[in-house]
Amino acid sequence: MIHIQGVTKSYGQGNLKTDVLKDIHLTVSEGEYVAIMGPSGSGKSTLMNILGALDRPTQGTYQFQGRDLSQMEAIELARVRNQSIGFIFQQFQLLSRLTAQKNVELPLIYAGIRGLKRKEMATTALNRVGLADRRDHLPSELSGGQQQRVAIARALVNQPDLLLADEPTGALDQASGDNVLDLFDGLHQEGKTIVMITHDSEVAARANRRIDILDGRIKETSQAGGSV
Ligand SMILES: Nc1ncnc2c1ncn2[C@@H]1O[C@H](COP(=O)(O)OP(=O)(O)OP(=O)(O)O)[C@@H](O)[C@H]1O
Repeated sequence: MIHIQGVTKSYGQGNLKTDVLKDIHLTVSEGEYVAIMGPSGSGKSTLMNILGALDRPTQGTYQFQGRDLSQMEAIELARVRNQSIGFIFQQFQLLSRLTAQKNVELPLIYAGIRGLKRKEMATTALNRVGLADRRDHLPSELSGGQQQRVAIARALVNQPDLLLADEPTGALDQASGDNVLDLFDGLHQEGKTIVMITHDSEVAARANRRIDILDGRIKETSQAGGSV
């Protein structure tokens, strides 16, 4: 599904040029559950932005589902994101004035899905994360763990092929974090491809495969049940 070859990402020019990612090679197959670990500033978010079609590499190629995203125009990248990738963030990124239901419906509005169908799809996604009974609540009326589950429902509602999660448990207490990771386990068992950034090795251990990134370079660690 993901095939990254020789990817470098640089910022600045001339003397100020910094290579944040350095000659990255990475393949992720459909159905894998991968954790990307690394210290602050190592390049995790930069790699995530490229994986999520939010940014393009300076050099190298990124093939996603057989299509080369490294040369794609911004408008096409946006289409790939909308149709094929679900994003989950540390701080949930829900819109505070919209109910859980409306937050989950947002990606469907962008995708042009209307009326009853949109409502049904959002309800199914909220059911999947166990929050159908909270659909009319605002984010401020939900706990952090519940807000993250709404965000997961929003990420799932388009039935994306890839879920990208950036520190999904970073703002949660242990129990709510475990709950989110249990949800990921279930999604993985259903065949969803998941790539998760974390700096917590216990969280990373929940994935099947762990990739360490240090100073812009990848080092892969074998994990029980995982593939190298
Ligand atoms: N737009 C930018 N312009 C210049 N430098 C940048 C830019 N974005 C990121 N960087 C630099 O790239 C390096 C890697 O940043 P990145 O955010 O990918 O790290 P990270 O591993 O996600 O860190 P954290 O865990 O703290 O979020 C950092 O040194 C950062 O300062």
